[in-house]
Amino acid sequence: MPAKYTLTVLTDFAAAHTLRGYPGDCSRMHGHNWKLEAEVQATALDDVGMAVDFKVIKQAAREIAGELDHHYLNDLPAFARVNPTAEQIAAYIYQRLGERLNTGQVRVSAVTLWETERACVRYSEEA
Ligand SMILES: Nc1nc2c(c(=O)[nH]1)N=C([C@H](O)[C@H](O)COP(=O)(O)OP(=O)(O)OP(=O)(O)O)CN2
Ligand SMILES: [Zn+2]
Repeated sequence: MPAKYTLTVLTDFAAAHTLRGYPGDCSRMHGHNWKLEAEVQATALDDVGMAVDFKVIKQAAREIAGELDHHYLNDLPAFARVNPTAEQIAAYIYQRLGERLNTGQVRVSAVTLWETERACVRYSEEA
């Protein structure tokens, strides 16, 4: 079996959202301190012995999180028609991170988004 390295970087952002159509309190505007885990996989190491520099993953994750930070997510184009649930925010971040980080040997493999200290969603497109 080929070697596989899985790297995870953590970042966070604070944002507000409203869940349209939700049968409960979350249909009113409220906020969360979201915790984002960006997971990247690689099958080879570079000459320095790194799959990919953590700094590179951190920079991409922080930039994407920064675009959400201190925003009302429903106002952003990505969530104008799509409810900003944890699932759909995680999928959005996964796509954006992939655009930034995916190369021949490096792939974004999952995004885990913690909405509260007790609840998270892990989004992946792997079988
Ligand atoms: N599958 C999902 N379920 C829920 C989502 C979601 O994005 N995906 N979102 C919410 C709301 O955003 C809500 O703010 C979360 O609140 P809740 O789970 O009630 O968390 P609390 O910690 O405030 O509540 P406790 O009941 O005290 O744990 C809801 N569900
Ligand atoms: Zn919420």
